[in-house]
Amino acid sequence: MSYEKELAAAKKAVTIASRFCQKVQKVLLQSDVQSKSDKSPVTVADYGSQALVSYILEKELPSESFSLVAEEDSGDLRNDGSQEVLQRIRELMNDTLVSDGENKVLSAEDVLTAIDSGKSEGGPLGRHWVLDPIDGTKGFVRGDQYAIALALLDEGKVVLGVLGCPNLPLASIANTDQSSSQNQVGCLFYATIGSGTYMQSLDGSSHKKVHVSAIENPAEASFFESFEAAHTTFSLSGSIATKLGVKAPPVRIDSQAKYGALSRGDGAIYLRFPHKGYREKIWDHAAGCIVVTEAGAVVSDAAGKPLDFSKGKFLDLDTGIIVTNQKLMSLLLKAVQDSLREASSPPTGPSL
Ligand SMILES: Nc1ncnc2c1ncn2[C@@H]1O[C@H](COP(=O)(O)OS(=O)(=O)O)[C@@H](OP(=O)(O)O)[C@H]1O
Ligand SMILES: [Mg+2]
Ligand SMILES: [Mg+2]
Ligand SMILES: [Mg+2]
Repeated sequence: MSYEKELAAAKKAVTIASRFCQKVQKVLLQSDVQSKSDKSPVTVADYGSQALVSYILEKELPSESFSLVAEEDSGDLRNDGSQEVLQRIRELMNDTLVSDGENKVLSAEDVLTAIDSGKSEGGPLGRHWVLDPIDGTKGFVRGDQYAIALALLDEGKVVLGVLGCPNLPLASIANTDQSSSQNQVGCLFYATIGSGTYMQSLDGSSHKKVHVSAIENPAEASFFESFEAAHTTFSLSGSIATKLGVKAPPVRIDSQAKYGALSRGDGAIYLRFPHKGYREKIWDHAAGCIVVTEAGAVVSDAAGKPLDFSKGKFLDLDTGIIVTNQKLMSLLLKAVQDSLREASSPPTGPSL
């Protein structure tokens, strides 16, 4: 199965949503940012991006029964107090659709319906699209990195992923040379199962196959982790890096842009250890996982098991997520397990 028409539809949807998010990030107002019931931020761009991707996928793939598992829902937007926010999303979306040559003007109800197409639960049977309309909303609000992450599950396996990273430079972020040709930002990573990973500029002007770093000596590796201390345990990744002899300081960036950057070798390792009690969602990893795996990486939990996307909205995993190339994985896994053991039973001092 080549998933050719699904890939074309997914690239179109993510490209349009990425341009939309770029536009909104430039003019983001305080009133565009709300708080969800779990206190995490959501913006007009999260809702608009989800509605755009869902609208475009359904339009481009009309014959398929459509199932979408996505992060946002329209609950809060249906409150009386949210009418202004809803109108703003509608206007911003219609501006984007017009500039992309679409002639349909969406009503407020069309916007809510498109957002609510994302209510599927996923699972092991059939096909499900998986969407994070803005991954790294905190980064988006700060003006930093974020990603539009879209994947396709087929019988519980990720078979396609597209990752729009509107703020990621086209040149390696490991490269400190800031000459003007390297300042262009906006990347689209995409992969289908068995076919490798490609990166193109968001405007489509350049295109290439990408591969993860081939580094074998961990002392030469650099590692990525979350920007937000609330999303991962810096002390644990620090201890793992020390055991591996990693010399470079951690590279902290928001969102699945980390998977994209890793897929083209900007760094060699990604470490993610959420604090106790947090459950990872499939939309935070599905697209990134296939993008980096098809570029040659291994993605696993702290027990060395691959991620299982067939269990519904949540990933059922042991402690954290680690990613590196095939040569470094066994060393990394050992360092992770040693560090976890030490963290759970810290060495006792000398007895008096
Ligand atoms: N407590 C906690 N622990 C771990 N992860 C959490 C937590 N809270 C939220 N999230 C999810 O993290 C998503 C963003 O992850 P990042 O790796 O981008 O984090 S960071 O922004 O770099 O800090 C973020 O994605 P978005 O909500 O799409 O922005 C969340 O799904
Ligand atoms: Mg969120
Ligand atoms: Mg996310
Ligand atoms: Mg999100």
